[in-house]
Amino acid sequence: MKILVDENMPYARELFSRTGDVVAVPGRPIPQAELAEADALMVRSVTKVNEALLGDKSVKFVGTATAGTDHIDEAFLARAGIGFSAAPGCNAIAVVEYVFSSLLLLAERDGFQLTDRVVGIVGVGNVGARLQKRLEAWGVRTLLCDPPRADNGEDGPFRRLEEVVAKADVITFHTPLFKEGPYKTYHLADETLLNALKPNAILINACRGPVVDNAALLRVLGQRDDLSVVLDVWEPEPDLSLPLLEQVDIGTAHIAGYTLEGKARGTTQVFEAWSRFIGQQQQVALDTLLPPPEFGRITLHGPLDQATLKRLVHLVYDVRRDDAPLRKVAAIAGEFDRLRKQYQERREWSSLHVQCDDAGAATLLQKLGFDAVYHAAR
Ligand SMILES: NC(=O)C1=CN([C@@H]2O[C@H](COP(=O)(O)OP(=O)(O)OC[C@H]3O[C@@H](n4cnc5c(N)ncnc54)[C@H](O)[C@@H]3O)[C@@H](O)[C@H]2O)C=CC1
Ligand SMILES: O=C(O)C(=O)[C@H](O)COP(=O)(O)O
Repeated sequence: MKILVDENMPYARELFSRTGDVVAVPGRPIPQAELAEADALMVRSVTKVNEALLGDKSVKFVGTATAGTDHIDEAFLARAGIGFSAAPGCNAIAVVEYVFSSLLLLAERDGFQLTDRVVGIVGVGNVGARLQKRLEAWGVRTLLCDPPRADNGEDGPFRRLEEVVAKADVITFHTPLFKEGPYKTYHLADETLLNALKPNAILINACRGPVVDNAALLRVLGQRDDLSVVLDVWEPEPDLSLPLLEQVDIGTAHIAGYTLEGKARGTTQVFEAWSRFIGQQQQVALDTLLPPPEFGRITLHGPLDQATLKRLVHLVYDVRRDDAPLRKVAAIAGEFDRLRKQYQERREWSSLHVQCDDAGAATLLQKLGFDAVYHAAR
């Protein structure tokens, strides 16, 4: 069995070679010659999987080690009888931690407490729901917008987008990219929405570039210097708008989901789906793959305030480490993808063991996702 895997998929060779011969290939573009005899194809978001790619090929299964699936023509795969699996939720924690790092940075720069701000979350799925939970644990009020879940009768409470825009100090997008249909998200943040943002609002897009109309955003930023903007995703990628990058407060190369844990979960989820597909079901425990984290443990004295939380968060991941390199190389062809391919290891907050002598701090840090314990001071 020949299994093609994207070269940017940690642990893929190790896992998939249990079931066949593995060939690692670049994802943008996939070398046509390698596809010829392939039985399975494991991709990331940069590979468009459709009839043009696979129509005349022998591939019987496609896996994408990603949460988003807008790069996959699922209708074609179903028509062609090709098995398919994505990796829902694999990197949701990473995106939440990216958003927190960005908010803590802006809060320090502009001198505000997150607890004095209302955060609107648009798209309350794997990312949005985890973000809500952690923000509320920290005492931040959230407003939720998720029309598909609202129409399904699920508990929110869910609000209309217009209400969220009118009331939220921060609006953060975590929807799939739907180009059409009843829940279309293409240019959900259009010029009208952007102009309606509250004074001094913060806009965050860490889902898909075209959910925010980037040309409109650039125009609006030309007229509104009160807004702060965090963009991890761009319209288009990899050839993002350089003038827009100059205007945004934080700009990164579509890496919000790039913790080692998030990527490894993506690989294990599609591997498990593939193993089921071929009738050789296998399960993989993540901790058998991951190396020990860079920072083992730390002691925290006293209660937890925002400045201390920021220091802890940024011990594990500080979004500035991804903003600066993008600004340096964005104008050079190929560098957006190179930054992503040669991504420096990043871990989740759970990799940091925090020993607290304040019980409240320990409980709060646990709720926020750190590996925290309480030990009374002697
Ligand atoms: N920047 C990055 O590295 C990453 C980006 N993503 C992107 O973020 C998206 C969200 O990720 P997850 O939360 O894991 O996906 P998910 O599928 O678990 O959640 C998406 C939520 O959006 C809601 N939704 C759909 N249409 C909507 C609309 N018109 N308005 C408001 N809400 C709507 C859905 O009902 C669902 O609850 C993914 O589809 C992917 O495109 C995901 C992971 C990493
Ligand atoms: O999971 C998703 O959806 C994402 O956006 C991924 O984090 C993007 O990473 P690549 O698949 O482009 O490496």
